[in-house]
Amino acid sequence: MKLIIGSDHGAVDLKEEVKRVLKEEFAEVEVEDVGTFGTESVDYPDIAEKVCTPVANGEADRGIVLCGTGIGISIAANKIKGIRAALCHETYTAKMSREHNNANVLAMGGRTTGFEIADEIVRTWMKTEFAGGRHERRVNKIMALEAK
Ligand SMILES: O=C(CO)[C@H](O)[C@H](O)COP(=O)(O)O
Repeated sequence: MKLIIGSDHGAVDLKEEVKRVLKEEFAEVEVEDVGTFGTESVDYPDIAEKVCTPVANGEADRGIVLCGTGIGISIAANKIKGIRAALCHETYTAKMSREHNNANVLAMGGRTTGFEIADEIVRTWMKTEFAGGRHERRVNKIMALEAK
């Protein structure tokens, strides 16, 4: 599996923490970090595009996007056709976003979510498979909306 991660300046520390968890616990996953790498202010839609375009076109399997709250970058991510980005603050929604929504992008906020909770969210989101069945019909309807 290939995963792309990116954050704006509001979540650089959280990005490093998420990368640590991925490296330690999901060593088989190839992780690409598209930045940002410092505290200089950047615009989160640009980061969303860098992470999500390769996911949408099949060059990567999943993405993780981070900004101060996770809101702006998840909104931007969901504008890209084929992206189902889920903004998660706890593990239940992380689990459901995979099981029911087949989310291919996880969003979190560096100014809203502490490292311990974020770590658990990442573990849960990485481990949970899409349940299919009735949920597949609904995800197909989401994708049909993109074509309208
Ligand atoms: O959370 C965010 C978007 O939803 C951004 O990280 C936040 O808006 C950046 O704010 P600032 O430029 O004041 O650091």
